[in-house]
Amino acid sequence: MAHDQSDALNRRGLLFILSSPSGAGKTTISRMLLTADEQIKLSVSATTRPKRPGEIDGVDYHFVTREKFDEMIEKDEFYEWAEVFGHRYGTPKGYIRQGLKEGQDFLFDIDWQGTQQLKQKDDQDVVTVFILPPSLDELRHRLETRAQDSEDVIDRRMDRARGEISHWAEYDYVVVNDDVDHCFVKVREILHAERMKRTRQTGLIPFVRELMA
Ligand SMILES: Nc1ncnc2c1ncn2[C@@H]1O[C@H](COP(=O)(O)OP(=O)(O)OP(=O)(O)O)[C@@H](O)[C@H]1O
Ligand SMILES: Nc1nc2c(ncn2[C@@H]2O[C@H](COP(=O)(O)O)[C@@H](O)[C@H]2O)c(=O)[nH]1
Repeated sequence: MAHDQSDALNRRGLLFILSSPSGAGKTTISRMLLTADEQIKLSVSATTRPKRPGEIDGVDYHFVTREKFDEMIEKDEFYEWAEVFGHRYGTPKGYIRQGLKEGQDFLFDIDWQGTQQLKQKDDQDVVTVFILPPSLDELRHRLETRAQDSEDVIDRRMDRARGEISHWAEYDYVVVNDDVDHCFVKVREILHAERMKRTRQTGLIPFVRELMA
């Protein structure tokens, strides 16, 4: 079981989901959270999309062929999967399943389709956060300055952004990523507050148990 900072309470692991239109900053915020918070681990997705410069296989994604991905679908090895920008992305079960049993918190950088699937499977332990860019112009600017996609791919990401944003109301929390440090603090506060929710506690420390007896 996971413990809060004071080690006073026991609780189940959280599935903490960050979604946003491509380029709004969820990878940036995810990395900040993973660096700052030792209690949460990244759920590393499998994808058929090519590796970007600087990405590491097994750290950012498990980069697999389309054949391998389809084999994993057939073997029921995904919690969820979706097709995004012509490539397949999915959350492998193995690693997550064991961790959740042990009370480990997991961070998911997945789209609205994956979020809906995870919520259907485990609504109780899923916490969803939608990150919005301050404007569509700024979103395009970020995709351009990231300089990892062609103009054509950026156009497709911008087209898809409108559809992605239309799902914002399905999320528990919405945060605008204007200043990245402010956005990070807000997301971290959500995580901390969610960990302390009474409904997540599975055990009481001895003196409270005695008081209640
Ligand atoms: N608040 C911010 N202000 C300015 N630039 C930002 C901000 N947040 C992130 N960025 C930059 O915007 C670009 C896109 O960010 P990032 O890759 O984190 O987006 P993403 O939502 O994960 O995109 P994708 O879904 O395509 O992976 C990066 O170059 C990042 O450094
Ligand atoms: N449903 C899922 N969506 C995922 C998963 N991993 C990533 N994603 C989403 O795909 C897009 C594009 O990501 P990029 O890294 O190629 O820019 C983005 O919205 C991710 O959140 C997953 O396992 N399942």
